[in-house]
Amino acid sequence: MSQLSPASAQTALPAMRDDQLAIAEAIERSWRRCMVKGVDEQAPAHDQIITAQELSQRLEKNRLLLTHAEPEMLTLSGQIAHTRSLVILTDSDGVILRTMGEGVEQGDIRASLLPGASWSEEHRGTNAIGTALVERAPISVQGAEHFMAYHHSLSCSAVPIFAANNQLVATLDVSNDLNQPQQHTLALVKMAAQMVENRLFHATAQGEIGVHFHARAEFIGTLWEGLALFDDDGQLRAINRSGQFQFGLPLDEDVLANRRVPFADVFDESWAAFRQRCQGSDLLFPLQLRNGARLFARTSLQNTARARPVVVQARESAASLEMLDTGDPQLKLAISQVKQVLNRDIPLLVLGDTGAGKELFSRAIHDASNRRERPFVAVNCAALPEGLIEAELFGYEEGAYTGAKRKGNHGKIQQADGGTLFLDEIGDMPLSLQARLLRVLQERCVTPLGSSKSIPVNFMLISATNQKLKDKVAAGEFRSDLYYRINGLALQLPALRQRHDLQRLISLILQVEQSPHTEINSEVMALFARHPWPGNVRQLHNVLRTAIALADGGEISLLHLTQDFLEELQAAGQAAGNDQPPRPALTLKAQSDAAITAAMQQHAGNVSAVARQLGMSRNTLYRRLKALALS
Ligand SMILES: Nc1ncnc2c1ncn2[C@@H]1O[C@H](COP(=O)(O)OP(=O)(O)OP(=O)(O)O)[C@@H](O)[C@H]1O
Repeated sequence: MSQLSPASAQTALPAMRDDQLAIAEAIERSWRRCMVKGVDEQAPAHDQIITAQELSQRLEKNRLLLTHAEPEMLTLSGQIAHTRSLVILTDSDGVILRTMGEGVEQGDIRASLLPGASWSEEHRGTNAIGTALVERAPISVQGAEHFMAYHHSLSCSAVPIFAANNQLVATLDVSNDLNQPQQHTLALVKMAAQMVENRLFHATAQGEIGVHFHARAEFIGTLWEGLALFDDDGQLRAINRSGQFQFGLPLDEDVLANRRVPFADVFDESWAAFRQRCQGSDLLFPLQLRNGARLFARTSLQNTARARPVVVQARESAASLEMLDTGDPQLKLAISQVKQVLNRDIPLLVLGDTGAGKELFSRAIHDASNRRERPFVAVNCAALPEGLIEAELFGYEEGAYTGAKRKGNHGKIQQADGGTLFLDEIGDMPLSLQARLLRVLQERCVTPLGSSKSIPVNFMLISATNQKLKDKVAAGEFRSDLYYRINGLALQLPALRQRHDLQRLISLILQVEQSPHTEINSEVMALFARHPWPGNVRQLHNVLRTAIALADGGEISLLHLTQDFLEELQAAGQAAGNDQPPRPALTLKAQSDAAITAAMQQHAGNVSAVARQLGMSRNTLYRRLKALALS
């Protein structure tokens, strides 16, 4: 076990060194590397794209990563929807695996931001993805900081993602045109990358007893807690990166490879005494490292990865039908209708605006059904590339199509056998596929591409859409026979602005975010109550998640809302005109700027004191001060 450093054990917050300075130095190092290697500054933007076959091999190799990254990419893409950005996931070589969002406008660069394009530093010079991979650190590269002239119109922020053994497995990046708003982008990418890393850790790490720890009690249960998993005998089996940082372990090697690390090598206590002390309790207790540093800790019982059933799920179910029933009458009606028809083989059609919670609701239905032990397989009919959707749904036989896995593949329909098939955005399914889907639903059999054998399947069908399917039927864009086949019972979810349970919904979200005690001040609550929420519950969830992080465990106030959301609130207030209560004399952004300026004066420019008073992190404060030109 390497020497534990008391300094790093005191905190898991980023080192005190200024982020901006570290980034500038990293960019300089990268430029030197590019010059030494003779990277061509004028190379065209799209000359490093791998073949479709190589891409499908890489997608296959990174299946676990994709499963855990996609939900977080979706959330991130929602958080920054106003910036016309592209959210990008690459593998460890910098090859793009998946993108989400609108993306940049320039044609040439667009082509180089498609799956299969390489953004390694060797191929594309200094850029956020390639440089984050070499530096093994988050980085934001703006405009002319890019080595190649072609990329000077881009703004990119990338964060490396590590597997449990400290192996660098991916980067998560957000790229957009330089003229789009960039505030908070790197911070949001960091949060999303951390979520992916945590998901990967939980999916792969083994160990029976989890010790969650941090030098600051309020960080336990958050994204940044240290987590060490021990087996029954007190041997360390896995530790996340925050934990390694706190222990002072190296972050660039597999710290547990060929090494036994007993509990007492790390903590100043025997395993037996520790077990005795924390038995049966999930309360926080003090714990001391061997080097004397004091921590807070909590224990949990883990399911080992081996014991977990392999279930094809894009993300874990977050709520039961009972939890979702937060008091809104229309939602209550939908829930009681579901309960009446549950387990009767009636296809359900869930209707509602985007972000209203259709998928969450559908997962809760699956969990309430007698199919809950079987897979819930979600297919987003709008997100699948047209050429792949057939293979994804119906599967394919060995060698059936170029780039296919040699052994063939079960389609989603077959994977859902015994469980639930969730067809999201069904209104976007191409007409040609609608006919094949109808046949599967009628015959309850699926025939993989390139096969003549049909395979019986049995699943509960839940479809969802935010479109007016009846209008699509009338316009000839959706088959009427399929419409009636999927619509055994239609369940309408209310838009957030129509709901009467905002307060309880917020409490539920705070609970989901493991921050049940976070307070929201009355000014913010009043603004929330009259906002029309175009992005529905997804938007509310994103706003709260970001605010919880920015508030650092304190009360959420205007200061913890992002600038773009403040602008959206302001614009919605203005659009609502006279029916709205009088608007504040200052804009919301101006109010929060004024609070920062006043606090800076009060504390004579002491940034730490101001950050403490306003309940925001120093990094956020630095960014805001920079925008205000006060630093
Ligand atoms: N009742 C709820 N409680 C907590 N969070 C919720 C709730 N409903 C929705 N959400 C949040 O909103 C997000 C979006 O929900 P979901 O994916 O179910 O919406 P959707 O209607 O299927 O959206 P889309 O039409 O865009 O596919 C969820 O990931 C979750 O963050």
